[in-house]
Amino acid sequence: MLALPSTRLLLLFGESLPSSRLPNVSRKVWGQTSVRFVSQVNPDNGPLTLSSLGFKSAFEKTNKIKADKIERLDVPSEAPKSKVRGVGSNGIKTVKAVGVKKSLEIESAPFSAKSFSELGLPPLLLERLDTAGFTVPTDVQSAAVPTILKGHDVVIQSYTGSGKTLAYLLPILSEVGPLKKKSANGESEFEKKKEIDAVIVAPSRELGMQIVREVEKLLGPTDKKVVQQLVGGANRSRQEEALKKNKPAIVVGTPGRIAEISAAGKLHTHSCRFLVLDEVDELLSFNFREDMHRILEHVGRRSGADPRGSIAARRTIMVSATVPFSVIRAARSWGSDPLLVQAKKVMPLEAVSPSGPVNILKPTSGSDSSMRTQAALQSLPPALKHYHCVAKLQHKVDTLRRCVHALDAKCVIAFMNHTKQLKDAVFKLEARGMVAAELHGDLGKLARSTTLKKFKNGEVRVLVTNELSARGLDVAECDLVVNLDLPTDSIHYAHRAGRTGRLGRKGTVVTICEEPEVFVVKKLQKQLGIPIPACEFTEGKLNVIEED
Ligand SMILES: Nc1ncnc2c1ncn2[C@@H]1O[C@H](COP(=O)(O)OP(=O)(O)OP(=O)(O)O)[C@@H](O)[C@H]1O
Repeated sequence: MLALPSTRLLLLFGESLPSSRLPNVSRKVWGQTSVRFVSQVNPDNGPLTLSSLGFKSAFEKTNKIKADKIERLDVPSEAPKSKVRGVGSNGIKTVKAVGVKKSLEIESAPFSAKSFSELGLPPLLLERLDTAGFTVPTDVQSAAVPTILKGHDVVIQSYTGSGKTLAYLLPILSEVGPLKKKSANGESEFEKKKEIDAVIVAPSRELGMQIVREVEKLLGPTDKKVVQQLVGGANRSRQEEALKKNKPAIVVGTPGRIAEISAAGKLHTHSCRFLVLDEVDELLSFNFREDMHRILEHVGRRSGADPRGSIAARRTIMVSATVPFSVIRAARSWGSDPLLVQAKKVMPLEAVSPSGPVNILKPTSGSDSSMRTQAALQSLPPALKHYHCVAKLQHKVDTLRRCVHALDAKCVIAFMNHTKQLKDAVFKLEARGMVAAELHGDLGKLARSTTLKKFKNGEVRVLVTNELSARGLDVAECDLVVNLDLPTDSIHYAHRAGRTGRLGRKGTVVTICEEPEVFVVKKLQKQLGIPIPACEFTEGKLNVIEED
């Protein structure tokens, strides 16, 4: 666990995060050069705006808060303990101190009853998992690994921080590269060839780099060149040279760079056996459309398509915590008998209908926007606690500071929507003695990675960032996520919130909003199926406000 100075706070702005980590800790970071709300422009789904999600001003009127019914949540040692009540994920339940966090306890670890050895993985890979500190698979890994090993195309949906990356990496490494299963004659015949065996696509370069690090961790130092990153922002000719020289079996990259190098004839993926689309709902958004089209057409041969000579069909693996029905539709058309894999359930995609039994995919009406809304259900770790706090615009940063103190949060990610305001927030926090840093697309590559390193090392307590960090960042120690600006919709809320409470750890999400925005929080609460009670921070404590 990182030792974080108690006075430091770090806010992240949708940028790139480095991935050095503890044994079981990875970090996802976004490294685009500007703030982008990708899903807002997906023509398949319609624009994702508050109105498209059905937010109505009438909602505003329905929620009256009774300020006189305040219940104290935080119990600093010097505070009187009477009247103090904790808030469980389903409402007020237990007596405990929310604000006195010394370490990140694991509350509902998503670990499966199975062991890695039961999943049909090769012995060498099992050894490497052990060396890397992965001892028990998570539920989604237990469900996904055997399914992919059987040759199915899959859509993997499981909540943020539940281990989806290894869920697809393990079957790939079982069949590709030096750790793969031995052949009938007992030899593990890995030989370098010109063709790529697996292509993993991620929507940001930091996420791509993080996946590379996860693969390298398992490959070990001698074989780490079996994987190569092809991400934007880095020198393209060097990447092409490395492809030629190292002949990697696995490439991981961003859509633009993969498509570019492929179009230049420098990436040979015709006989590729695995195509992974990580954060698939974002990859299928309008912004990536052309590049993704090229990738889907040129990477391997999709199952069900006309056979090209003796080339075996690729397995297409689509992954996200949020899977709208548009992804299910796409997956059906690209795969042959594709399956939906969730933590404890595997079912044919054909059985998933807009009015079907899968919660995450079940829309309340037939529109694509409502289907997207429904996709946010089941995307949140169950141990997370959610609150909202009303504050005037000019007091938001101060409220954030009081929130951090009240919860004694050590590793904080604060989300905002605009770079200028984000910078101002960092300035204000620093001026009040809280170590904060900004992370956003206007920063150079070096500045971004330095900031991230500092955040990981505990030199920065609050990372202020924007939407681009919402999906990628994996910091096990992150104990608090704060929305200083409202997310665009429930899907964005879910991904932001998912930066804390990773792998069953405790985490708190606080949305600081203005009074006229409370109806949006109420709507999010309904769409996500979670309580987001009102709270305030007084006398160094988080106080939950009971509603009428
Ligand atoms: N079996 C395991 N044992 C211990 N740690 C694990 C295991 N599987 C994954 N992890 C760790 O858990 C963390 C979260 O995993 P990962 O990033 O794959 O989650 P995710 O489901 O992809 O999250 P998100 O939806 O936010 O992208 C990572 O630090 C990863 O290294």
